[in-house]
Amino acid sequence: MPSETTQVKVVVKARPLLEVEETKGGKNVVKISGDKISVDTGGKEQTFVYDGSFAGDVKANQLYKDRCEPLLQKALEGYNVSIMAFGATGSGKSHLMSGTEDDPGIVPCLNHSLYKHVEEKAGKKEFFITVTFVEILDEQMTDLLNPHSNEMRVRQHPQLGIYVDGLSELVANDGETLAKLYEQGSRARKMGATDVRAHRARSHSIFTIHVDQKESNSSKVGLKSTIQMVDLAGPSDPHYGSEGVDSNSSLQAVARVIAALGDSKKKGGHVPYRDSRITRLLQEAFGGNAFSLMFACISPADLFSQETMVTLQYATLARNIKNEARVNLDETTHIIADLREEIARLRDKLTTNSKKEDVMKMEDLIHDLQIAKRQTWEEKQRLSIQYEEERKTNLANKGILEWVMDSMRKGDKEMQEKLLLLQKEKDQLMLQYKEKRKAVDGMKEDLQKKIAEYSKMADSGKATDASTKAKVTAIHELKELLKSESERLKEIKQHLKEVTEKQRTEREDARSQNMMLRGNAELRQAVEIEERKKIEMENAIMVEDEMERVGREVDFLRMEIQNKVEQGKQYSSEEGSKLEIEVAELKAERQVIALQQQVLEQEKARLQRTLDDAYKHHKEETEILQLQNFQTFRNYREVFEQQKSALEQRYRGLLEDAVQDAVFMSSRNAEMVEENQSLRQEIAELKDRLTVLEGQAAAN
Ligand SMILES: Nc1ncnc2c1ncn2[C@@H]1O[C@H](COP(=O)(O)OP(=O)(O)OP(=O)(O)O)[C@@H](O)[C@H]1O
Repeated sequence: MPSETTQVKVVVKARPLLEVEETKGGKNVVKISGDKISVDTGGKEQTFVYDGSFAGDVKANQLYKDRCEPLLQKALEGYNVSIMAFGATGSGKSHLMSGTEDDPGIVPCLNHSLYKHVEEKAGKKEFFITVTFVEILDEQMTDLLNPHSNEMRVRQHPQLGIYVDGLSELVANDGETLAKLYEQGSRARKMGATDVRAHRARSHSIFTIHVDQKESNSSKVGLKSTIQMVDLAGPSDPHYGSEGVDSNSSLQAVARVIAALGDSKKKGGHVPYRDSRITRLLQEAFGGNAFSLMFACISPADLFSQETMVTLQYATLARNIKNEARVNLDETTHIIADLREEIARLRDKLTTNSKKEDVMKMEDLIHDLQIAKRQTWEEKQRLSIQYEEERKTNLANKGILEWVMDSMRKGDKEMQEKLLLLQKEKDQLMLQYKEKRKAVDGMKEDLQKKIAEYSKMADSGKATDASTKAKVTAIHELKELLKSESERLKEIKQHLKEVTEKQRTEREDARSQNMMLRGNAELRQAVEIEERKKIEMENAIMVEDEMERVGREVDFLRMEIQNKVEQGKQYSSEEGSKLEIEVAELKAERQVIALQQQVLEQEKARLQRTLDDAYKHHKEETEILQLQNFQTFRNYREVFEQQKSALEQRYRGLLEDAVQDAVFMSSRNAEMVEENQSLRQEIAELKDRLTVLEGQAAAN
């Protein structure tokens, strides 16, 4: 089996300085140049070198292409792969792994490439892809795809390596399913958290993609590999609360493993994988059978420099870790045969000499056999359907079903689409409006220029009849054009107003039917804030435009009057007052617009307050509901546990009776065997006697 010695690769990713950090006066203390990264810790600069260092502006897509795509290739060759995001809370791990719609993270990018490969190989190779998603928080494991309360154990299997026994493995036949499962699991992780602060600081998660493959129409042994996508909580932020760097025990366990493998002074000694569940599950990633890449995520802000330094120190050690990755063959059938053989051997041994260790070993072997038997594609498929059914109940029991599953129903989606189309139309109209506005403004300026030229020419006294006529005609034509274009501008504006109004009523309709993004208050608030910002921006542009337009009109009018006066025009008092009224009207219009703007601002502030209140209220209500759900669930569980223990007790009694019966039967059996034997003996003796008697009779 091919194998490769490889080193854990470490890439540092600094997120951008956030707006909120900047407004609080946070400073960027991180400098990146090439693979080097320097951190200014209060005037003292420390420099580190990694396999790559990236600043905040790098897209996850690019990081994926450069650093992760080669690892996916390795996974497709049958090697295990581990991609880890390690860092303090708020350092950008989720952003890197999950990304956003505009900047998809490592997981969506890998998902896309994986299924592209599967499609390309269609007909030549067959793939069977499944996923698991586990969270580890304070040594407690949660099955994020199917949050049941059955016991889960970390075990080691001859074929599976280290795995979580009891974790639901769901089939992902296409990229869409995989993306949905990842997203839903991530939501379950976030929504299921009871202590948000502890959760953010100490929760680790592992999303594993199991890739099984074989050549089509071939009896050749297939390949089996895993791709671990890990969110590894690093040093926590003391600003968030009491969870200081030292109290994160699983982080200490990770640190000890990294140190035991990566620190030259400690190398070669015992590696304490068993100190924590997370280190046990990362045993292959750190020093085992896998190609590993660690993204050390850091914040560039001075406020976080302590966490940054600790993260970088771990990252330095991790870079020294050596792994031995090998191609994993899918030897399910061989393993099942081997296990059966071993079980048979042990059974023989047990019949002659039953030692306690052998009995325990037998139990383990039988369990391994059961697990191995579950590795066939058909069995995995069957179990996956079972888990799919269970998960809805389990999510509902946790009170997070709606939060996790697609909360938007068909009707909601249609409504969303309608709103989206209206928004598109509005965007387009806005663009047209802006272009037309620019054109009209340009024409106005042109006209002013032409009028100025004309008056200059008239002043100079050099004007001929022909030139005067040409200028007057040009001015007239431009005025006509300006008129028609201004009309068009008015029409667009009117249309824009109509669409905005329609959008508003549609939105209100949706809201009154409580259709939009039902169930997910956080998401709804985010969307609403986004929408509000957009509307505000559009309103601001319109108001500014109007102000400018009125201003320009006043200037234009003033200039025309001036020109005419310069040309010796005498305004009659009637004309004068008409003009004055016109100017006054325009000024008043300007004032009205300014007032409108003020009112809008006040309305905005009021709405903001109402919205915040509504959000708070909704959040509280949801939390109460969630707690109630948990309570109901807990009550059910208690009843269930009671019934279970009563059943167990009854079962134990029955078992004891059965054992006693068996003992009695077996002793009775022995007695009967004995009786039987003595009877046989008696019969034999009788027969002998009969023979003797018969002999005697014959002799007589
Ligand atoms: N590359 C980036 N560009 C823009 N914003 C980013 C980037 N990386 C992270 N952020 C922002 O930084 C904040 C923290 O990021 P994120 O939530 O990903 O951190 P985290 O390490 O997953 O935190 P936690 O462990 O607490 O969940 C978020 O507001 C996120 O939007």
